[in-house]
Amino acid sequence: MEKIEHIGIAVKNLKTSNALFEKLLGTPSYKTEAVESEGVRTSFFKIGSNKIELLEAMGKESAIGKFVEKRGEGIHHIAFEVRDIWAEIKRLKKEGFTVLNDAPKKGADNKWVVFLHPKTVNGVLVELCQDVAVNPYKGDENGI
Ligand SMILES: CC[C@H](C(=O)O)C(=O)SCCNC(=O)CCNC(=O)[C@H](O)C(C)(C)COP(=O)(O)OP(=O)(O)OC[C@H]1O[C@@H](n2cnc3c(N)ncnc32)[C@H](O)[C@@H]1OP(=O)(O)O
Ligand SMILES: [Co+2]
Repeated sequence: MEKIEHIGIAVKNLKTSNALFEKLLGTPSYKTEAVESEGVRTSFFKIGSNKIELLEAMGKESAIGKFVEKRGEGIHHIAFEVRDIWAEIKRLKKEGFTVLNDAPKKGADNKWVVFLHPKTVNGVLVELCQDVAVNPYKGDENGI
């Protein structure tokens, strides 16, 4: 693991929360991006070397939709930057963590991502992110 890549916060309304976090952080969102495969619209803020990701569900059935329905708005996940997402998948499976997706999937902000089940990380949903530029794996285990 290299560093915390972002903290994900589930919100009901991205426009309202964008304005709130702009007031809080004193800086505007630098990008909003929909991730259709996740049924989510995201908005990113950068504070120093840290990032906040706001997530609004595009539908009730999405992970964010279910989360907000069940728990309301709030911190949803912690994302860590990794240099080799396949190596980390293998390592963490060996360590007993449940990796939720067999292969990395395209996330927001030019990242390949996988998630670890919160039940195996003391109730915390963990996301691993690998920048597509750092190690642009071609969608299989052989990497670049
Ligand atoms: C990829 C785009 C973007 C990016 O950064 O690039 C994102 O971050 S997208 C973020 C949204 N996508 C995901 O979260 C994908 C991974 N999540 C999942 O696969 C599910 O949400 C899962 C498996 C964590 C939970 O789904 P499930 O259908 O099982 O929902 P339940 O409500 O039944 O939850 C089961 C159990 O887990 C607890 N739970 C659920 N979500 C969280 C959470 N965010 N943090 C901690 N715990 C969570 C939930 O409370 C249930 O526990 P229980 O004790 O049984 O109540
Ligand atoms: Co995220």
